[in-house]
Amino acid sequence: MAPHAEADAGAAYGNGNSNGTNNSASSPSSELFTVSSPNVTYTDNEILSKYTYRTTSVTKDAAGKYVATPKETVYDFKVDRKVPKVGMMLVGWGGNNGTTVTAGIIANRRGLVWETREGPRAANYYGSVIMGSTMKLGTDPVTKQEVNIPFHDVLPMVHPNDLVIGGWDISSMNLAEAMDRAAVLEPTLKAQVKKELAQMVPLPSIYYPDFIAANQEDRADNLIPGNKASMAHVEKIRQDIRDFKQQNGLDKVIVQWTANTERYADIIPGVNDTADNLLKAIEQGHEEVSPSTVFAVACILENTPFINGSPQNTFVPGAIDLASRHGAFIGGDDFKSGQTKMKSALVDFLINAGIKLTSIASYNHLGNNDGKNLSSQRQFRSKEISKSNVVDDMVEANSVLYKKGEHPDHTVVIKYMPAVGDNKRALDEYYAEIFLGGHQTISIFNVCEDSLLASPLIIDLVVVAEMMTRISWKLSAQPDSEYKGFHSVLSILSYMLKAPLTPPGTPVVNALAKQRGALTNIFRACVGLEPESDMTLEHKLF
Ligand SMILES: NC(=O)c1ccc[n+]([C@@H]2O[C@H](COP(=O)([O-])OP(=O)(O)OC[C@H]3O[C@@H](n4cnc5c(N)ncnc54)[C@H](O)[C@@H]3O)[C@@H](O)[C@H]2O)c1
Ligand SMILES: O=P([O-])([O-])O[C@@H]1[C@@H](O)[C@H](O)[C@@H](O)[C@H](O)[C@@H]1O
Repeated sequence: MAPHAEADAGAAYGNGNSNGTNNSASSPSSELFTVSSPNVTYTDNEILSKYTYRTTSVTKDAAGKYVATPKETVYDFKVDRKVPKVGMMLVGWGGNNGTTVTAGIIANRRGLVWETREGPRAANYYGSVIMGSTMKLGTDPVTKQEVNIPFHDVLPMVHPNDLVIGGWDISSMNLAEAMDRAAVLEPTLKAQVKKELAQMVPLPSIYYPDFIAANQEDRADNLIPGNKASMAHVEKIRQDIRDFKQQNGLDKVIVQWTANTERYADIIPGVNDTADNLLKAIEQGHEEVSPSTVFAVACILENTPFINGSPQNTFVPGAIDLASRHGAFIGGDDFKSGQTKMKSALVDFLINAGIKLTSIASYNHLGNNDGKNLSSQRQFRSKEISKSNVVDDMVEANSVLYKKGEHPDHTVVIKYMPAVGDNKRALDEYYAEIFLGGHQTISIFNVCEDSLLASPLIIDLVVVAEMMTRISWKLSAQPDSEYKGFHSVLSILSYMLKAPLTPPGTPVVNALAKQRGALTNIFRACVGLEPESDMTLEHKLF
């Protein structure tokens, strides 16, 4: 079949039905709980809540002493309860992550079971914080026990089984052949999804050779003509999104970049520093505009959320400016799947335990195509940056251990070793000073099956980003004002990302527990619930 047969180009999957065996139905009527409060109102289509946000403002008095002043801001939140029909379009759909997440959603929707050497395995969403974890709803007043609910049930979120999937790739391989090329999944599982995946053919994509490793060229046989940015490329991608939406009867689409890591783009005044300059640079075919930035611009102009799962600086200042101008959602960067996820939890624990981390050595080798692309220095540099900055906030927050500007030694090494395929080996050493001149040395050997760790994050990013399109807010003190969306830069996604993109001028939080807390408590606030507190005073004051 012609690789781009119209009927198959970006062929979709999914029939809007979440009757998978391992997951709850997604219709609003299946909502697990209601909040009984004068501050929360349910209508057929909306959840309306009045939420008091309590913070502490810290200033310094004339003597240089801190003054902490409790503050309260009351917000009105509105949640659209209608779960829409959602499409997920992946850039790099034919890659290890793209094929794995597609096969995984099919397996879950059909409730597949397959034989392995360790016996039968059933489809699941392990590794997804939304589908695989819970949150504390509250406490049973009689039994005094915590009541925990599936994270997915705190708000009416889309169910991943219902996602309609499509996307682009510079490789023309259909998803079944690409799944074989990826060598991630068990043959007994592949055999059960092969037929569907064979019908899925990535749409042609844009390819500007200078942005990814030269060793990727042999894959590039599925191209939109033109090897540098143009408005024609922007418009073609926008049309692809509109066509996908129309062909599949979708209410909305979320686009994610899970294509190769690009080199960083130089930030050039007059080229990509403002929205207008970036649009002009694209019109003029400026060499410094990357494929990922072209996709971001196309999605922003199409008001389609765009998430960057790779470490390059897709969101040049002009792209952020454009997103803000259009009120379009963007998020990134770089899925946080294994070695760095562990680091962002372990460093948080050590430093908050008062242990002075003095060096972190992070080495890994892997043998997949991502590793092959990263074997090129300029692409590795993008990854080195995202993997290195993840401890900055935790170090800067502890002035007891670290003087201003002081930080642990930190090195990141990535080597390409084809033999291990997608099963990355991460070796880390954490070296710390402890009491009275002692040392603690923590050595970790962590085999990360990279695509099986990243695929659930792709799902979480889509589900959360889509949920954010159905949440709006206004200040209670301005009852006549219009509800509006969160800031265009979705920093709420940071738990899934190594180098969280935040609204300009706002701090970056990398500590994993804080990131999860932000996601949990913002969603709780949208149904009028207080932040999760571990104070449990009810168990201490009686
Ligand atoms: N654990 C993980 O797998 C993990 C974690 C963090 C980040 N990432 C990032 O996710 C990305 C994908 O990882 P992967 O293992 O799936 O890599 P992969 O190389 O298997 O897949 C990338 C795909 O993108 C395609 N591609 C390249 N340029 C393209 C373009 N301009 N348009 C469309 N398609 C294009 C390639 O043909 C390939 O099929 C990489 O950037 C990687 O660094 C992966
Ligand atoms: O998320 P994480 O395991 O820290 O980082 C991973 C790196 O260790 C790996 O080398 C790279 O190929 C993956 O894309 C991913 O970025």
